[in-house]
Amino acid sequence: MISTQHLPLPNEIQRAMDCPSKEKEHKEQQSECQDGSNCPDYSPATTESNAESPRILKILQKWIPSVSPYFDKEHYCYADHQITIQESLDHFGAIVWPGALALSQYLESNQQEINLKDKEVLEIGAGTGLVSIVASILGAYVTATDVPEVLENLKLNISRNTQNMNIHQPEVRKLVWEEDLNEDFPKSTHHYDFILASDVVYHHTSLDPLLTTMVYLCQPGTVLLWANKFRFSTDFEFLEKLGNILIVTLLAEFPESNIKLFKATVKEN
Ligand SMILES: C[S@@+](CC[C@H](N)C(=O)[O-])C[C@H]1O[C@@H](n2cnc3c(N)ncnc32)[C@H](O)[C@@H]1O
Repeated sequence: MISTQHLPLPNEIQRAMDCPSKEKEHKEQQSECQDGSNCPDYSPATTESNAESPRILKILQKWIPSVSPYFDKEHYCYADHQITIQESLDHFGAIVWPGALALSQYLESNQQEINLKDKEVLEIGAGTGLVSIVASILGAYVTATDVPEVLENLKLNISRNTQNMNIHQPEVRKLVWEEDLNEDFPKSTHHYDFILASDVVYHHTSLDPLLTTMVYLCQPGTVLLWANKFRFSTDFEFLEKLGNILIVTLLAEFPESNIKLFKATVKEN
């Protein structure tokens, strides 16, 4: 059995600034983009509140704090790469959740135990794509999935952070839990080494479809890595149900943030 690790979550701002390969580039970008106007990558959030009026846009550009020219983007650093994530407040899946930080950190810090190099990896409920991007940088063949509403932002983040890199280019696909699994992800041709999931369990009505999906995707040899911030009694009920079907082991805990990371595999007959 793998021993449980107690890990602090990183200070993301410091991690982004410490990122060795990007520190210089980041500083150059900051001076170029100080007023938001010359920044090649500058694109304001497309929410109605600030997309509709050029005047409001102008005010927002002036208001942008000088430490970060991207008021709608977050910077992270994993596996020596700066990762820039575009967020939006209009969907749960367009924000980086704490489970994604925990899972990304775990994958980065435990590359020997969880070797993703050339492995087939599928992420469910990928959201902004941070975990999928980290898995790709660590060498995996990644398929990032989510509901249709989230796919555009997911694709944008994934392509911005992986294109022109010497890695397997990730794929983005629709996967609504429990829907069309046999048609879209037939077991005969879709065997994954790892299924990744972060903060997919919270107070929503699709917990049973999620459980069915996790169990469906876990074939012999598949490892499910699921990081979650535990908030509700239903989160623990979900864990219990999963443990009744798969072998579930606690891999790591992030006590300050109440996040637990589990590994699950199929039971042998
Ligand atoms: C709390 S967010 C977590 C996002 C990301 N994994 C993270 O940790 O930052 C939950 C994610 O699950 C996705 N989701 C919710 N219900 C879903 C469903 N029925 N089928 C597929 N994905 C779903 C949401 O679109 C969202 O991306």
